[in-house]
Amino acid sequence: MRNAAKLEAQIRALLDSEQRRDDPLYLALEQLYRRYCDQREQIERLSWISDRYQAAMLQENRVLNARSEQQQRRLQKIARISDRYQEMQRELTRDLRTSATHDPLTGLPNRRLMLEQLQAAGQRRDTDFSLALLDVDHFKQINDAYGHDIGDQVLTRIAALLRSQLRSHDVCARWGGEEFLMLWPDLELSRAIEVAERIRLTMARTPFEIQGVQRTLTISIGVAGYRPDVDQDSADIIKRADFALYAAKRAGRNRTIAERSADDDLADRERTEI
Ligand SMILES: Nc1nc2c(ncn2[C@@H]2O[C@H](COP(=O)(O)OP(=O)(O)OP(=O)(O)O)[C@@H](O)[C@H]2O)c(=O)[nH]1
Repeated sequence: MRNAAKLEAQIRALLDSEQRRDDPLYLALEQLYRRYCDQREQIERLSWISDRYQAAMLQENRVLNARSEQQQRRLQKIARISDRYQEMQRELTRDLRTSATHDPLTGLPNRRLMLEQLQAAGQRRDTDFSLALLDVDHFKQINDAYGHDIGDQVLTRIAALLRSQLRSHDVCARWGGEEFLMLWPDLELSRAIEVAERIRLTMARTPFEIQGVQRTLTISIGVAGYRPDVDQDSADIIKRADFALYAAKRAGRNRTIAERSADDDLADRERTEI
């Protein structure tokens, strides 16, 4: 580059020199030099244009990259929002299902869920299962003595105690006011009576502190076992547990009474007929 500049300076000096004007090669050299200057100018212009073009391309690339990054950030944000939305939907569905199937006071399954479970148990006709209907004795006295709110708290504690007596696959539902229904899968009637008795005794021996006073409560229980031969639907076995509970109340409360079997009824009738 330095050589080219030196050569150019020499040529200019030659062309500027007055003595060389008459030289036969002067004109040719001058034309050659002018042509060289034009070409150099063209090359400079071309490289300027190329530089500008490259700079513009670079800038455009930067803008495109920035836009693409922004777009990616937006998409990630939308994906996060959509994930959160879906999670909320799932939670909402779970909450809706829970509130439709559980009792808000005690958190126990409600009547509807119990009926679903009973239907499922009935459909598996090969299994032995039993039911127990439990009713708190003289619960009205608690409400009358301490008010409805304390009554609610006592019901919640009773529910917790009942739940603590269950195996993981048993179900205890709040059946109505102070009435609970237990479903014991794979438990035939004789074993169910033993379990019901254990629960009844646990309740009778567990004091509840109500406004600083230790009080025990008792429950009456009616137990019934599934009879695949006669039970058309869940209403049949519930009805038998209900009759048994009624009998337990009539017999003085704080006791477990099992349903009467068809054989018992027959024996009774025969006794009456004699
Ligand atoms: N605090 C409260 N009380 C309730 C609830 N549901 C029902 N009860 C009360 O439970 C009581 C049931 O009274 P009764 O049907 O006369 O029966 P009981 O006093 O338990 O007597 P027996 O069942 O015959 O032993 C009533 O006072 C109802 O108000 C509830 O969700 N909260």
